[in-house]
Amino acid sequence: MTALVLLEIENGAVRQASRSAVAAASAFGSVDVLVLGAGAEAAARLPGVARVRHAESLSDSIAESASALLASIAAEYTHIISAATANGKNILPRLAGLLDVQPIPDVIAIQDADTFVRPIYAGNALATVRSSDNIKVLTVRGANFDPVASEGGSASIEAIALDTSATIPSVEEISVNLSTSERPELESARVVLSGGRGLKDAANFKLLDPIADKLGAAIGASRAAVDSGFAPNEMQVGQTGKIVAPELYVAVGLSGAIQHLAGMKDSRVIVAINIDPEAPIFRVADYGLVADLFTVLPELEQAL
Ligand SMILES: Cc1cc2nc3c(=O)[nH]c(=O)nc-3n(C[C@H](O)[C@H](O)[C@H](O)COP(=O)(O)OP(=O)(O)OC[C@H]3O[C@@H](n4cnc5c(N)ncnc54)[C@H](O)[C@@H]3O)c2cc1C
Repeated sequence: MTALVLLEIENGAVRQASRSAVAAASAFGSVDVLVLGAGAEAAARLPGVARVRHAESLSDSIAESASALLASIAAEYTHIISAATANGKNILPRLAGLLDVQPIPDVIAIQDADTFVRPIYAGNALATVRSSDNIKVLTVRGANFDPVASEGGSASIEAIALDTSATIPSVEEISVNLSTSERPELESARVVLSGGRGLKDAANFKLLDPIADKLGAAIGASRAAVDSGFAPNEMQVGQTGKIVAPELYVAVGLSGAIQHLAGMKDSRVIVAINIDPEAPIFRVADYGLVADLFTVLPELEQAL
C-alpha cells in the first residue's frame, strides 16, 4: 500500500495539520507527498516521506486544478489524504467525485486500511465506516494525530509532468491575500482563548489579546462574535468553523451552544468564564468561573 498526502505549505514550512496527515498516512505503509507551488524542499525534510511529487506551477487554492492533477496520479495510490482544513475540504471531495469514490471526511482514528472513525451529528456520535473503494480519499483531523517532525527526512523530489491540460481548467491564480498573525495557528495551538457575544463589541474583544500573549494562545471566537463583527471569520470555532483540541481551552463570555461545542469539546482542559451559572458551557467545563468577564479579565491578566 502507498499513501499520498496533499501537503499545505505556509511561509516556506509544512503546516502542522499536514504533518499530522503524514503521521496518519504512515499507518498505510509507504508515504508520498504532493506539493503544489513552492515548498518541496521543506516537504523532503519530513521524516517518513519516501518521495515528494511536485507541481510547481499549480496552487492548492485552485481546487479544480489541484483535484484534476491528483486524479491523474491517483491510480498509483491506495489512500489519498489531506488535513481536514479549508483547502483539504475544498479539494478532496472534488477528487472523490472525479474518481467516483466515497470521500471519508474528518477521520479521527484509523482502525485498519479500510476502516475509519469519524464524528457525525456535530460531534455527538462517532461513526466507524468501512470503505470498499479501491482508492480511499480521506481528510484527517490534525488534532487527533501527533504530527511528524519538520526535519529529519531526505526524500527525493520528483517534478510531475503536467500532462493534464485537458482536464485542468484554465484558471490562473492572480494573488493570494492571507491574514497574518504572530499567534499560533488556531487548529494546532496548545492553548486557545475564545471570546463570545458576552464581550459585547469589537473593542472589548481585544481584552483577550494581552492574556493570549501571556498564555502563548491562539484566539478563537464563537459564531455570534464573528457575525457581530468582533472577530474575523477565520477565528470561528465550531461546527461551521475550525475544529480545535488544545491542551487548554478558555471560553470567555460564550454560552456553549451545541454548534460551538462541536468544535472544541475534545480539548483536554476546558475553562469557562460566564456570568450565567446556567450557561451550557459549564456542562463541559473542567473549571468554571461564574463572574463578570469585565472584572475577571483584567485580574487574570494581572495574575498571569
Ligand atoms: C447551522 C449552524 C451552525 C453553527 N455553527 C456555529 C459554529 O461553528 N460556532 C459557533 O460558535 N456557533 C455556531 N452556531 C451558532 C450557535 O448556535 C450560537 O448561536 C453561538 O455559538 C452563540 O455564540 P455566543 O455563545 O458567543 O453567544 P450567546 O449564546 O449570546 O452567549 C453569550 C454568553 O455570554 C455570557 N455573558 C454575557 N455578558 C457577560 C459578562 N459580562 N461576563 C461573562 N459572561 C457574559 C452570557 O451569559 C452568554 O452565556 C451555529 C448555528 C447554526 C444554526
